[in-house]
Amino acid sequence: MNLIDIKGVSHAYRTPSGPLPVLAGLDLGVPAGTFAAVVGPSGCGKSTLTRLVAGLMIPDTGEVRLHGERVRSPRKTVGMAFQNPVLLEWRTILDNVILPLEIVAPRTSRASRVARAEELLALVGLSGFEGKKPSELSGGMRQRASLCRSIVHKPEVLIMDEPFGALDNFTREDLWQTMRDLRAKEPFTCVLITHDLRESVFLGDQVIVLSGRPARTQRVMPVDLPADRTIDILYEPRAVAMLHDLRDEIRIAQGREGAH
Ligand SMILES: Nc1ncnc2c1ncn2[C@@H]1O[C@H](COP(=O)(O)OP(=O)(O)OP(=O)(O)O)[C@@H](O)[C@H]1O
Repeated sequence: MNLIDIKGVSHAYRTPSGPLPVLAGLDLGVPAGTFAAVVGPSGCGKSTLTRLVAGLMIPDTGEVRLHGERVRSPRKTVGMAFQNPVLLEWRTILDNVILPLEIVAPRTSRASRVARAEELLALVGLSGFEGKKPSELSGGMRQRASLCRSIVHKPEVLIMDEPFGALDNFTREDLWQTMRDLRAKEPFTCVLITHDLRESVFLGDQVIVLSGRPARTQRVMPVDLPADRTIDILYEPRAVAMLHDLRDEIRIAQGREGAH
């Protein structure tokens, strides 16, 4: 069974100038422990999709299910990661990572929270930086710390909305490999919203292409590459073919079929 199941979801925002349809027939199935990368034209409704999965809004029609259970209210068991990691400057990196545990598991001991945070920080290469303040770290390091914070409480689902969008190319590729290593050590289920097709192929087990607004599921592309993939795989013919295919899908989604 899929951990996340979205079927026939349609939604329109009420605006002063009338309803704005954003989703029209969205389907998405994400098996437990896998990554779904969602791509689509700007403004097509990708962030709206994340709000639906997190239970922050209920669609006009269609169903959103987690573990087969209808999502009707905000879920504590969904972790979120965004483009600009909002780390609290008055807390150390360690205490920033611990924060979700203080909220969802207030009865656990400080020692066990520290151990959990230290374990994750070591996995992403931040051992030795636990006592630093966020401003003492580079953008890439802050994003690593923010990743740790988003999974420290072992959420059922991690939603990432353009998490690496603000980073330079090399740092971004480093972070992709960090994600791959994190997944190998502690599997989690993830919906990743991205504008970067290479990122979608590198991190996704499937890539879902949304059509232009109002968005429907235009294409589901399984990514059949080994789990221990390295960046080099993106230059291999099978990955290049997928990237071309996705590029074409995005052109269709933008209504520019045949354009180059
Ligand atoms: N609360 C809201 N009320 C009214 N309109 C909204 C609301 N939230 C989003 N919209 C509109 O709905 C459309 C889809 O927004 P959404 O943020 O989901 O798109 P997106 O695909 O994430 O965009 P981008 O790719 O630019 O990040 C946009 O036109 C946006 O202006």
